[in-house]
Formats: sequence, structure tokens, C-alpha cells
Amino acid sequence: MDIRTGNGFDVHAFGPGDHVWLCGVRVPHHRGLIGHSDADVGMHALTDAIYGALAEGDIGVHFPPSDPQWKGAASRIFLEHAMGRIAARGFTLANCDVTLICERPKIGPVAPAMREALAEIMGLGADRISVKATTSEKLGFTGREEGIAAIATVTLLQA
Ligand SMILES: Nc1ccn([C@@H]2O[C@H](COP(=O)(O)O)[C@@H](O)[C@H]2O)c(=O)n1
Ligand SMILES: C[C@@]1(CO)OP(=O)(O)OP(=O)(O)OC[C@H]1O
Repeated sequence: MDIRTGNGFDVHAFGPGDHVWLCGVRVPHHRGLIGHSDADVGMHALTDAIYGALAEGDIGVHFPPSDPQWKGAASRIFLEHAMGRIAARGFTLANCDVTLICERPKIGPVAPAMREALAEIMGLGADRISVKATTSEKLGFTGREEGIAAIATVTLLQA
């Protein structure tokens, strides 16, 4: 059996707005996240983790920020593409784990909805999908609430 792991990391800066998209959920917030797409930093890290496990580059290779067709795009498009690559290569996704790093918004109350949203997009049981959060104890750019960072890990299996 071939077992592969992949990791992903992403950051988006806060800007004007009244909500952020995180792991497929629209979360009300006093700021938005700036990006070429909808700036769903959690979904971008997860998508990159899948590409990493497959050694197929990163999200910017598949969806160049210079390409206007991805302006404002829903990030599920990127995750669905990565899931398609898993299937095309004969793998299945065993589990994934996403950590969001921010002081606010608080993730705990919306983490179950995020797991369900990712489960629907990924065609996977929510029991195989983890979404959790930490602050950075007010240190650094996340601590100053200048943006949100995300880290993701995936495990792929090939029979
Ligand atoms: N944006 C966040 C950050 C943290 N949490 C939850 O609070 C717990 C304590 O955070 P520390 O950074 O002080 O360890 C953390 O374990 C999360 O459960 C959150 O919900 N949203
Ligand atoms: C997702 C893409 C799509 O153009 O743009 P952004 O929304 O800026 O997100 P980023 O995490 O910087 O990844 C690069 C791009 O692939």
C-alpha cells in the first residue's frame, strides 16, 4: 500500500468587509480577507496539502493569480479540482486536519459547520475531517489581527 502525506500553509490579510470565508463557511466578522479569490485561507491550505501529497505543485500552479477567471472565485472550485486529482491518481483521502491561526473570529462555535461543509465538497465523512484553531497569543501578524494563517495536513492511501 502506498501511503502519502501532504502539508499546506496559507495566509490572507484582513481588509474591509463584514465577513470571512473559512473552510467553506461564511463567518460574520468586522473585517474581510483580501485575495484574488474568496480568500478562504483554510480551504487553500487544505487544497495545497493535497497537491503536496500528490507532488503536483501548488494552488497557484493550477489556478494562477494572474488569471482573471479566478477573480472572486469560490475556493471550493480549487478543492474539488484537487479531489479530482486524488481520484485520477488512484488514491483515496484517509483524513485531513486543518488548523486556523487567528485571534478572531472564534472558530470553535463554527468548526462543526466547517467540517460539514468540507465533508460535502470532499465526499468524505466529517469524522475524517478536523478543523481546529489556535491564537498566537497576540504575537506576530496573526496576534495583531492583520490576517489569518492556516495549516493543513492530509493522508492519502493507494490500494
Ligand atoms: N480563533 C480561535 C482561536 C482559538 N480558539 C479556541 O480557543 C482555544 C485556546 O486558544 P489558545 O490559542 O489560547 O490556545 C483553542 O484551543 C481553540 O479551541 C478558537 O475557537 N478560535
Ligand atoms: C487561490 C488563488 C487563485 O488565483 O488566489 P488567492 O485567492 O489570492 O489565494 P492564494 O492563497 O494566494 O493562492 C493563489 C491563487 O491560486
